[in-house]
This record gives sequence, structure tokens and C-alpha cells, in this order.
Amino acid sequence: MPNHGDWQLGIYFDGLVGKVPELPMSYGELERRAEQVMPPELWSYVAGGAGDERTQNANVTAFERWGLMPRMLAGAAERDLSTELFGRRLPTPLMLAPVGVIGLCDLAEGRGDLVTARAAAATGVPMIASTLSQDPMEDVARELGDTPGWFQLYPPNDPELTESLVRRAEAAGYSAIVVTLDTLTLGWRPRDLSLASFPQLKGQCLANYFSDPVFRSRLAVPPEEDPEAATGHWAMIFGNQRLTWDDLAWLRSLTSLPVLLKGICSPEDARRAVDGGVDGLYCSNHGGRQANGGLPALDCLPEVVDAAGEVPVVFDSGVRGAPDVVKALALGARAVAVGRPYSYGLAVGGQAGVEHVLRCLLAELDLTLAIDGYASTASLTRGDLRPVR
Ligand SMILES: Cc1cc2nc3c(=O)[nH]c(=O)nc-3n(C[C@H](O)[C@H](O)[C@H](O)COP(=O)(O)O)c2cc1C
Ligand SMILES: O=C(O)C(=O)c1ccccc1
Repeated sequence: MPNHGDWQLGIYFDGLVGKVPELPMSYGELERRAEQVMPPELWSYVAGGAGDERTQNANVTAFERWGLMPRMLAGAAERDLSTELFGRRLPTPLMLAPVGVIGLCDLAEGRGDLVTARAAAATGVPMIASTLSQDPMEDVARELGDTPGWFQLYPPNDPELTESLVRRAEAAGYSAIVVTLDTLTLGWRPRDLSLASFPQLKGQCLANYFSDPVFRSRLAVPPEEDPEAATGHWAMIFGNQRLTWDDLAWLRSLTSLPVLLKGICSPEDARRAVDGGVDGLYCSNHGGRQANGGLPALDCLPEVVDAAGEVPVVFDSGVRGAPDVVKALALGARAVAVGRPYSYGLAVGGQAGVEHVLRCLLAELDLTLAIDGYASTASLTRGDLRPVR
């Protein structure tokens, strides 16, 4: 595992000495290349968001309102990017957010969950594996090796199936359960609606369901024989809009693994979650894909962090470069995840593309700390930021 400044090795020094990279060096270029290579339905699904995408765009521009104060002669010759979560030291504060169609972003084989897990293993960046994967969670976990994997749970409208998914995640070796609460039903997504395309309704990315004994027991015939009926059943049970805070104790009781709630943007919810015994909060608005017209997720982060007290907060939504990672950490996040950036990396360059996106983010993160005089990511505080006027 690289340490202290080694993040710049390779990508940065290659670029300085005349080795022109094949993969994009900016997010804008990455996005353009992804649009060129991805089938239109997949591109729309990944790139698109809720409504007119105001919240999705605001997630990105929210970062422009903060600037890091540079400090000179601060003794940051060696930087420590590590962070601690649930008693485990991670080499960097970066994580791979759960992306339900990541399987399909491997354009060649449709094995993107496995490929992403290999990229996680190669970089040490933990992967949060989605419930909606093309390959079963057990196969994804095997690819991760020693790199931590968390399982993201969409709690279905079938308690026994929920329990089964959690049991399987424990048995497969995932080290935390992330319960996503902002997607108990699918958002209003004009891009997908106008293409009349939704991958899961074509039976894609449902491997965790189709391989599950409880799910299978609900069907008259196995999914292999009648995938349409199995997909229809999935559509019936996917989300449980009737979940309330009263169900948290039950969710919590399903596992002794750390439990995080994803989609927490309000300080009141953060307090309820902490009072309910969760181990972590995940401040996110699903990359602006679920509800439009809300606050940028970054604007919610400080209040969620304050309400969380000692409970760690993971953040995502709108992170496009290393300065964004710095800002989210300074506002109190313990770890910061990206969704679309690595999805595009996968589409454009396979495993090497995911690794490239992560290594670029980490090299730039390390350099930003070096230049601005911060010896560690963990020591960043709100006082290091100023509002941009
Ligand atoms: C194509 C796509 C699929 C997603 N699928 C899931 C999912 O299965 N589970 C989940 O909790 N979040 C899912 N998300 C949300 C991400 O985990 C994350 O919150 C979001 O992508 C962060 O915003 P960003 O894309 O701006 O980095 C998905 C996001 C995208 C772009
Ligand atoms: O596309 C998504 O963001 C997602 O996570 C999802 C998947 C299935 C149903 C609803 C939302």
C-alpha cells in the first residue's frame, strides 16, 4: 500500500516526463469519453438525475462556495491520508459508492461489479457493493481480498428477504451494512422516462435477488425458467415505503456488523439514527437522482456532523475532484465516496479506468495537502475553509 506521497508515483511523474496518458486527466474529459462509449440508455441512466437535475448540478457547484486556506512552511513534507472507521485504519478517506448498474458499465462483459472489486483490491479503496448487482454479493466479496467491502442494502418489502440478504452479506465477509433510505421508491427521472428504459425492469442487476433462497421460495418457477415473472416479483418487493423510525430497532437487530444509514441529510434524522443505535451516518442525496429541488448534499453535511457527535459520517454527492474531497473532510466527513466518476472510469477504461480515476483523485489529494500545508486529512477542520465571496 503506498504511503506518504507515494500516491503521486506513476500517474503524476509519468505525466511530467513525457508519457502521455491514454485515460482522461480531467473529469470533464472523462465524462465526454464516457458519453461517447456508453450505450445511450446506460449513459442516460448513469448521468441523469431527478427532474431538471437542479439538485444534481447544485451538488457539484456547492463545492465552489468553499475554499481551503493555504498555509505556508507548515511541515507537510509527509502526508497521512489515512482515516479510521469502525476500529479499522483505512489507507485513504476515499470510498466507492454503491452503484446499482456498475455491472453494466463494464461494456465488454457486464461484469462490472467484479471488475470494480478488483480495482478496489488493487488500490485499497473500500467498495460499497450495491444490492443491485449483476453478480451475486458472494462473488463480488471474493474479488476484494483484504480490502474492506461494505454491503449496501435496499430493504425490500419482505422482512425475511431482508434478513436473508443481511445474513448472506455477513457470511460473505462484508464488514458493514449500509441501509439506503432515500430510494424506497424510484425518483422522477425524465431522461430514463423518455427512453422508456430502466435496467432492473429488464431483469438486469438482480443477481442478489435471483440467487436468494427466500426470494426464490416466493416464485412459482425459478428465475432461470421465467425471468420476467421473477423481475415482476422484484418490482413488487423492491422498496418498502412503509418503513419508519419504528423499524430501526429491527434493522439494527439483524446484524452485529456496523450499520450505517444512507440518505441522512437532516440533523433531526441524524439524531434519531444515533439514538437508535446506528454506527455510522451516510450523508447523501443519492447524487441528485431521487428528489429534485432539495439542498445540495454538501450544505447538509455540517449539521449532520454536529448532530452525529462521535458517530462517523460518510459523505457523497457531487464529488468530482480532490479539492471536493478536502472540503467534505474539513466539513466533518470521516470518509468521502464517489459514484459517477468511477462508473465513467469503468466504462472508458475497464479496471484500469477505475484505478486511474481513484489514483488521480488520491495523487491530487496528496498534492493539495502538500502545497497547502496540511500534514493529514484527519486534521482538516472547518476552520481551514473560508466561504468564497
Ligand atoms: C447509476 C447509479 C446507480 C446507483 N445505484 C445505487 C444503489 O444501488 N444503491 C445506493 O445506495 N446508491 C446508488 N446510487 C447512488 C450512489 O451511491 C451515490 O450516492 C451517488 O452516485 C453520489 O453522487 P455522485 O454520483 O455525484 O458521486 C447510484 C448512483 C448512480 C449514479
Ligand atoms: O438508480 C439508482 O440510483 C438506484 O439506486 C435505483 C435502483 C433501483 C430502483 C430505484 C433506484
